[in-house]
Amino acid sequence: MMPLVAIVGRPNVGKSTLFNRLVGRRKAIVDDMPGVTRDRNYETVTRFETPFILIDTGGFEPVSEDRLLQQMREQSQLAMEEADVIIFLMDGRAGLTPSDVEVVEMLRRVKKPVFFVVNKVDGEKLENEAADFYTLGVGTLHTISAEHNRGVIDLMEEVVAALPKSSTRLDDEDITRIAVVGRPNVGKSSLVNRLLGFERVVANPTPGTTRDSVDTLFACNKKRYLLIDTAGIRRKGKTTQKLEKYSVVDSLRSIERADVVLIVINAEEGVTEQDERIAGYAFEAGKACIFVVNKWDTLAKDNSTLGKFVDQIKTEFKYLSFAPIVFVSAKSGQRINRVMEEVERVMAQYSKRVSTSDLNRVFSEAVEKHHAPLSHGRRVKFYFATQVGTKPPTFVLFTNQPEGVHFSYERYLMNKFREAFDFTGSPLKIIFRGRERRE
Ligand SMILES: Nc1nc2c(ncn2[C@@H]2O[C@H](COP(=O)(O)OP(=O)(O)OP(=O)(O)O)[C@@H](O)[C@H]2O)c(=O)[nH]1
Ligand SMILES: Nc1nc2c(ncn2[C@@H]2O[C@H](COP(=O)(O)OP(=O)(O)OP(=O)(O)O)[C@@H](O)[C@H]2O)c(=O)[nH]1
Repeated sequence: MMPLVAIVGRPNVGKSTLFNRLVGRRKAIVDDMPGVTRDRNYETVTRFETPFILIDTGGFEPVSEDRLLQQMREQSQLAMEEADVIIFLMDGRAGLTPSDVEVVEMLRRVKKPVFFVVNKVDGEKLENEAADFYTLGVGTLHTISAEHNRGVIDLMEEVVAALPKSSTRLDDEDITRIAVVGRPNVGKSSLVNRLLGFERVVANPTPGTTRDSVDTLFACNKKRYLLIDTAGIRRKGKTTQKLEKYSVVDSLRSIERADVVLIVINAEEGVTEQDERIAGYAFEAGKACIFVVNKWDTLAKDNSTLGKFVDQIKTEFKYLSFAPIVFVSAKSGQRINRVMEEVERVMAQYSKRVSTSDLNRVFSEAVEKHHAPLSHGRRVKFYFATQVGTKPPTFVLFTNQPEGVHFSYERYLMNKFREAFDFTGSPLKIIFRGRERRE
């Protein structure tokens, strides 16, 4: 996998500007307003000798100086764990700030290459103004202007030289990839904003802007998550037929890359045909699914409202009967934290391994209790079970008649595994395989 470079720094120091310069695109969300880049964006940079993945860790609201510091600590922590090389960006115009000093202290202890960079040094005569920053005592200090492309290439040559030859970071088993899918207007972008923990001023992309697929990395409860194609979700003004059509294709693409799929349903509309198609696809692809019924605030509720909804979902999506259902309001924030709780729970199951001995104990008990129906007049015998994979947990069951196991029996075994090993919210996969008879 490609190595990872993270840009860290206070709001408004120019992280997005540098990010965009390196990625080679223009983005609407660079703004003078601090905190305006609220994404941690991932993008691949291929124009230097070694390709790498760049993360813009920007994006928090500086509520207060204390809160800012805390957020910067978290952001830097994430970058330190995640990245192979860190670019710590400071603002040459604003001068050295206390939070810079504190973060530098943190970064000093990191056993990874860290580049300390003063941005907004737009010309020679400003070099002197960066003098303050030398008091940090960090050794080499780079001065650049991201906006005017000054010193950026020199910096990047050193950054690229510091990259490890190969890295496995993004393969990390412990990043959970989440796709948020659903019909237009169900509240996907509102939900995404809630999950990321803030309201967002959505920039209107200028007409003709190419669509960027941007994933957003975030941390929740000490775990790391990647929200897939957040730019696509948040893209606004896609009201024309053509673009709506895109959104289904976009959803399918996001599902391909996901571990967990949040299927967002509008409480006002109930389940629609498009929801069924998308859910069917996610199920076929073996993804973990969670139903998120949004706009729960709009319903006049009585005792049976929730039950009816659950029934409808269970009926329409029989094959996904194990998938959790969460009722939320992205608008008010009601029960939004339940979404991430379910993601965490389901993901633990989705990536779980059970021991071969436990598996075989449960397997033989299940077979004892209910024998498999005859196939072509012959008994179906089972020998042995083994888990061959995760995401989804996949089991190979050895039998004398791999083609002869009835669908209902497969479901029976699956339910036994579900109960015994707490796979209550995860899809499972069973493969029947013939075994050479040893005589
Ligand atoms: N003069 C000057 N201005 C710059 C330079 N780089 C960025 N800026 C300006 O600084 C402001 C903030 O830039 P951003 O790239 O949005 O900053 P950021 O660090 O991503 O900010 P957050 O989104 O708040 O985290 C914008 O108005 C940029 O135009 C530079 O090299 N020189
Ligand atoms: N009452 C209520 N309105 C909501 C809720 N969530 C979203 N909305 C509103 O529903 C509309 C659509 O929300 P978006 O988040 O833009 O929906 P989306 O699924 O991203 O829409 P597309 O971009 O068209 O795919 C907006 O007017 C939101 O304010 C909710 O929980 N309750």
